[in-house]
Amino acid sequence: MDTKKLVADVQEILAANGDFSNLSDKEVYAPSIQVDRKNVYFILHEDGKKCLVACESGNTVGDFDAVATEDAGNGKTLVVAELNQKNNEAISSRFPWVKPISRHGYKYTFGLGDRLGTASNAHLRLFKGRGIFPILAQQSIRELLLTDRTELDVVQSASWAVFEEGYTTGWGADGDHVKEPYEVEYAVESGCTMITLDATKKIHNEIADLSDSELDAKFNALDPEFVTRFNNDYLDKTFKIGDNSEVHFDKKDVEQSVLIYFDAVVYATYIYHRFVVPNNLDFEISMDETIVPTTPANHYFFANELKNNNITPETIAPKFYGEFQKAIDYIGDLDRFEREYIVHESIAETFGYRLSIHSGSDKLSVYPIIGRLSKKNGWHVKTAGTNWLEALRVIAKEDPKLMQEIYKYSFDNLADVKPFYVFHAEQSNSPKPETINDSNVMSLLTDDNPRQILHTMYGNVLNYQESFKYVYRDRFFDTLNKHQDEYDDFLNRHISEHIDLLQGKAATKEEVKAKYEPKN
Ligand SMILES: O=C(O)[C@@H](O)[C@H](O)[C@H](O)C(=O)CO
Repeated sequence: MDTKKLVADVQEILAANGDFSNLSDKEVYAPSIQVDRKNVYFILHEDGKKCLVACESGNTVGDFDAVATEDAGNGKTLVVAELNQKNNEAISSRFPWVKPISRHGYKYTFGLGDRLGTASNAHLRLFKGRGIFPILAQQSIRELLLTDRTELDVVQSASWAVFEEGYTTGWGADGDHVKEPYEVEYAVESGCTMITLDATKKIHNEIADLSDSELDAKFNALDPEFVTRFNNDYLDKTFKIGDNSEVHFDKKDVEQSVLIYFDAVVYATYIYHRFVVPNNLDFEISMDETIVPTTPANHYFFANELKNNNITPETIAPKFYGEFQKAIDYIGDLDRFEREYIVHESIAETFGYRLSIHSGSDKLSVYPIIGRLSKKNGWHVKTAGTNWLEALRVIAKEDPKLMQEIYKYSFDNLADVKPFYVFHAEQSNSPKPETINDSNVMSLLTDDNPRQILHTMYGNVLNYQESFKYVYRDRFFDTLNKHQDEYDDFLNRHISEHIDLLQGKAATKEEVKAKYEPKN
């Protein structure tokens, strides 16, 4: 590391008066440059590695955990520092926008779960100026378990990308699909500003299978105060919501809503007072992974009971009609989806929050509908696995043999991931590995069933070892890192398909596919 050259870089930056377009040292990553009076900070790309360079007065530079230092004259010291947590604390104390913030007040927000920690730079370059607030750090506890990463890893890699790209307009960090208090606390302590409380364990789907008489008996076995209050508040009542929607509660609606969802209301209220308020968290409540769809009556009941407890979440993720399976487009009747979405959107607007769309990767058919119907109130869309699949697209293109090995392993061990995700792909309805070769390997990224297999087997692939050595991980990252620019391009193309439809810049899935699909 030539620290004297870096001192010269600093002098050139100070002399450039903000025009960093033609610096002599091309290893200085220009979008990262920050000049604060006579202090200079930037990310250096050297030999495939990144480090932070800071040059400021000697009596403050000690905040940084330096691997090299150099006297820069005039009482200033230059330090070279690793992109670690201590240096993230130091740089974010100088530039607060390096830390995540809440989505509150933002109309359009987008979750960009990055399972690898290498996608955020591309995401930020795409989102600059798009009017969409990026939730860069978004990993569920499930994803952390499967990728052997920590929540801090996720928040830190996103935060450093924010500094590196000079993204000063705000970003979020979502502790996604947290279920237990200890998971919420872990997310908060790792720096998350948002939590997605997964209420699945408190949503009693089995109630939906009860006969009318069993349902009635179970409901009337509740404390009389509850039976009276719920019947008085909801039974045979019709609630007008928005300009052209209404929700009616017949007896079954009341009894199912109470017995399926009220436990989740109580739990969400507990989490709200124990964690959300004290930490000023941005609060999402998800029910998208329950078995039964959230009817408009269920949704209205849930929102109204939260309101009775003076709780307004930032977003709620109902389980919509149809299927939002991993890695593939929406499955269901679009006309019915639209009819029900109108009511869900009216409920969200009435109670002051936005709808959140989980498993948002590749759901291109519903984005024109969501973009149009949620244009006034806004939306939150969550993607994650699609970023992993774009990484595999790089592998398929640059190392087809490795891609074929990864697919075979994923295909052969698919049963391992079935407990974690719901999806249609099976060995019986997917291409046999022996039919995949260099000439058709890209079809693994375009055909639905292999996409689902590859989308969900990410953790198993990344962590599979033989004789104490990773079988795929090192070759995977070596190839991906060598082709980061290609990965960035594939990511931007794919996420552009989503946001162009959501923002009404395109009308159909076919239009964006024709415009963006990578031309191999
Ligand atoms: O795979 C996961 O656990 C997450 O990506 C989770 O599904 C997330 O909430 C999501 O919906 C992103 O598409």
